[in-house]
Amino acid sequence: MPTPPGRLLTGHFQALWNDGPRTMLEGHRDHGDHVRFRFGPFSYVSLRDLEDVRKVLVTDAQRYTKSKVYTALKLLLGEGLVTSEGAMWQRQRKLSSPAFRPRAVASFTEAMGACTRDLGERWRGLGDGAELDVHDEMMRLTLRIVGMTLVSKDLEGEARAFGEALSTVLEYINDVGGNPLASILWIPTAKNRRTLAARDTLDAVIQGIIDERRRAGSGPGDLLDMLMAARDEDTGEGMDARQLRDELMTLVVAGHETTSNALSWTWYLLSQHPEHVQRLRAEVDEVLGDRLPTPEDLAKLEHTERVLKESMRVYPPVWAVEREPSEAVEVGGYRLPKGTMIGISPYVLHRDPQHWPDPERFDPDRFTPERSAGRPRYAYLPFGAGPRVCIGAGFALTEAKAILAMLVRRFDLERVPGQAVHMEPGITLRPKHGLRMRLRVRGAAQAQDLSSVA
Ligand code: HEM
Repeated sequence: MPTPPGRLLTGHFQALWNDGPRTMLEGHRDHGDHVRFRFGPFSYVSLRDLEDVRKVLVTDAQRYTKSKVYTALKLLLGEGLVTSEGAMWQRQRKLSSPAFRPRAVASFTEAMGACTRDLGERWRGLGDGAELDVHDEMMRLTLRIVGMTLVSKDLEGEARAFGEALSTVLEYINDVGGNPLASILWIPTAKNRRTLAARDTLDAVIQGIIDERRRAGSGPGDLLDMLMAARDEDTGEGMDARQLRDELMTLVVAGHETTSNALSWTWYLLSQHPEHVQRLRAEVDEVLGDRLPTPEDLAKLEHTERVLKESMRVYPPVWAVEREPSEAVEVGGYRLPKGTMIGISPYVLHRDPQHWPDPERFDPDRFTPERSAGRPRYAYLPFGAGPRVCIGAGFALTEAKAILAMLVRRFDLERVPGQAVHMEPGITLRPKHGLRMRLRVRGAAQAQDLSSVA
């Protein structure tokens, strides 16, 4: 398989470490649809051919497991839906699915709108010209929404501590990546101690939610109730404490980190494309005005949806998914031994000029029905595909639309001059060092003019 030139011993380790998305993109640009990278003695095979993508993720999915890269994630998520395999995964997926069906997601719209309205009030209180870390703001908002919708708990108080602890643990996970030697947490280095303390903070929040519900006896029929009531069909046993913790941690983490990245990149892109801000506002004014959105409103916000889709094309929050075959397989005419790491990168697929002309250009109209017609199914993959496709895709789109629509109407977010924004690709694709922006409260300037006249 074509292999770009790399270092003699470490191969492409450094290049992938420093900038994985770019390294993979350039590898495919120069070598075609199948590219082999090397980490020392290991191979990492990146696929861009859409037939191969379909085979690995969808039609032959049972021949693959998630790869070693997910091992580090288990430090935080244990054996939850994202990281588990086989019968356990199947059972948990079946059990969690009802909470993500379209009707359930529609019932969350009000809470999503209410949390966004609260954030808007807080922003207004900060005043015109205030400087914000928009990424931090989006993380806190999406965490609060996950809390309110999936476990009926307002995590507002915990949000900052939880967010900080989560950043510490994710930073660690991103650092160790797929390197099993690096994940030796018991060595008492300062970084390891900090990571373990942060994990304890996260555990305490999750355990607190579970204990509170146990004491209450029953809840409002939310996801947590479903998980607690679930019984194994054969043994009649419920989930033990550890399993419940892993599942809840998974949904809380997977359910807000990704969506907040999608929103942060959207604000960043919009700050460079005022014409789309105008179009968004025109649509929101017409459909929504000042009301909290209903599911019917959200269905009408077509340009808003296109902006979000295009933002996830340019900056896919999960920029690569990985698998490894549990037996030798043949892909694209190449034989891959059992255990080969296989990468499928939405970042790469979304920049394939064959399906996305002028791929670096932000152009939400790519997603109009006319221009989408004929585009192959797997050319766009922000939520993955096949049996392990994101369970929360509908939830995420509903939420992101509600948030974007409500905030864009009331605020402008301007880039702070001189701030360079870079990608930080780990398990997710985040803006490195956050995203500092200046808040402009719409109508504030006019209001000030009027008061000076008065
Ligand atoms: C813009 C937001 C989101 C993006 C881009 C995203 C992306 C993804 C992707 C690409 C996968 C597949 C990973 C793989 O195949 O290896 C995935 C899986 C998953 N996502 Fe999301 N996700 C988002 C939001 C959410 C939300 C809101 C939730 C829950 C509330 C969620 C929960 C999960 C879970 C539990 C899985 C594992 C599913 C399984 O393996 O059965 N995600 N997500």
